[in-house]
Amino acid sequence: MTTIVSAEGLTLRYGGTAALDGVSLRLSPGVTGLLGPNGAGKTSLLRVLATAVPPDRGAFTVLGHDPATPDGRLAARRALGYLPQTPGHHPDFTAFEFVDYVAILKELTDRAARHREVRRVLEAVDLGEVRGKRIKRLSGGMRQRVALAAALVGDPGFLVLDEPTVGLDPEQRIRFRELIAEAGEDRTVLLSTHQTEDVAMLCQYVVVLAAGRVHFEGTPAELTARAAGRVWSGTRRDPGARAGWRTGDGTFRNVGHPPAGAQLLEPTLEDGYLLVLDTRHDTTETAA
Ligand SMILES: Nc1ncnc2c1ncn2[C@@H]1O[C@H](COP(=O)(O)OP(=O)(O)OP(=O)(O)O)[C@@H](O)[C@H]1O
Repeated sequence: MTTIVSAEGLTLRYGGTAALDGVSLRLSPGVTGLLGPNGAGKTSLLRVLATAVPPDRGAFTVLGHDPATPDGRLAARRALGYLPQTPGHHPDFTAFEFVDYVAILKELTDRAARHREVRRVLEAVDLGEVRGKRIKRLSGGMRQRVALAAALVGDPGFLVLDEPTVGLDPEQRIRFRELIAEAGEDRTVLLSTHQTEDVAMLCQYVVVLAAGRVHFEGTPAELTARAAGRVWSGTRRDPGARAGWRTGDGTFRNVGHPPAGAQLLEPTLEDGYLLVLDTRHDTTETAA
């Protein structure tokens, strides 16, 4: 499989906190979901891979370019698009002006070609019609699509998306899911999210990060399989459950260590994620 991004031993410290503690991974074309609890280091990893901050230790390449060198950094930046957690829109800019501004920062110097590219990416995210509207007048979902359009400028081979569906209503989230899937058809996309459902629906690969370390790397099916035989139905929250709750039909769904003879249920990716996090203090898990 083609490796588009390759990282070895990435470490990033903020004072006494290791936001990243020796992260190694390979990313291939398609959509990779990055899951992890709050403070796991997801944003830190995305910032490093998007070349917004250099790692303290470790190395990585984006489409063969090494951002540790000035020429490599420029080439890597041209090869990637980044949608940060807080996109930093200027509310008084129109959608067109904002994306054009990002295109200027990406050094698209020919004005006519740049404007064509800005129109192309705005149309790709269904915002062609509202490109003249000020960003402050757009809905949250539209603003996120403006940010996605900005990340798509120059048709980058590697797309870094930091929680792009936060705060969107279900319809907008599904629309965004379609756009991410489309982008991942011919690109490598790294999608940080808290939505296990988005990962199950959208991603070909998944990485689970906790306390700055990779705890799982594999396919969504492999992550789901971690919970095989570990989810059961009962009439109460079982003492052996890592989590358990009363469901809509009045029975309890328990995840953890089932008692003998328990009535097992089909696991979900969320169950697998929960159990991978549960073991994070004693082992580092990687799907073979
Ligand atoms: N600028 C900073 N200064 C100091 N500490 C920071 C800074 N940015 C992140 N950290 C710390 O680094 C660790 C990882 O943070 P990071 O934002 O990368 O996690 P995350 O997985 O993206 O979290 P969330 O899901 O809440 O967005 C946390 O302990 C956080 O407090």
